[in-house]
Amino acid sequence: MANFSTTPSVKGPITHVIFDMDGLLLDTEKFYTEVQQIILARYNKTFDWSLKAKMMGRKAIEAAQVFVQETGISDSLSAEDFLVEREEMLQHMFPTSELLPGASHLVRHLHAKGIPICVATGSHRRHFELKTQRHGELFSLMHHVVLGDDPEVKKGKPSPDIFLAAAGRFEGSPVDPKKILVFEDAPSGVLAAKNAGMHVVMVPDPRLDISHHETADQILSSLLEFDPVYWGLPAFENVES
Ligand SMILES: O=P(O)(O)OC[C@H](O)CO
Ligand SMILES: [Mg+2]
Repeated sequence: MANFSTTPSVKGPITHVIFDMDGLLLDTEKFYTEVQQIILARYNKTFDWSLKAKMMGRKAIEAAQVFVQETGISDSLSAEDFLVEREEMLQHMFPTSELLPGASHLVRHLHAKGIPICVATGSHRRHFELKTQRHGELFSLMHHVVLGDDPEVKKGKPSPDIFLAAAGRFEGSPVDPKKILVFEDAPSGVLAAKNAGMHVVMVPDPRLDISHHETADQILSSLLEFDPVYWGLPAFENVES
């Protein structure tokens, strides 16, 4: 990871941007954490951030398999049954999803400057629609959205599938992956972006172990800290978020 404590040099130039959704644009990771804590408590186990790190960003069934196997409850609860139980609680939480700080400002800025932007999320369509119910106008600024249940996404993050599919749906000739900047919060997502040959800015939850920061090109504590100029993107015209 680069050191950003000194005067930054310009990287890029970046021409296209891909946003992760859960935990990056939307404050939805807390819902998964809460529900998984409730389910594990029934087995007298606690949910911690090392397990969270292994699950976040992945497709639902892939995360579910990690959950039941890593916690040793797979004989009592299958991955499929875990998803059914989790769903009952999540579907009431998702419509309350809120944007994370700086998300709206950054998306609107890049769109206004004509930078092609899109979303690549492990969420499947039904969850995407519940989570974005109150944010339709902002998500309409995206050129496209690639979801975890898209036929082109054979494997979830950390496989590069979703980012390669997202890159391939921009207009014009194929985009050089080195000119694409991905924003991610999850270790699996950062790896997926690097596996796709792209640059990645990580905005990790502070409870995530810092060993997960190593792979990213830049670490920010919030999207509010992002400086587009560093990546050769158009500068903000004001400092409001
Ligand atoms: O972080 P995302 O947007 O890829 O979503 C992945 C899961 O739905 C939640 O971890
Ligand atoms: Mg995420």
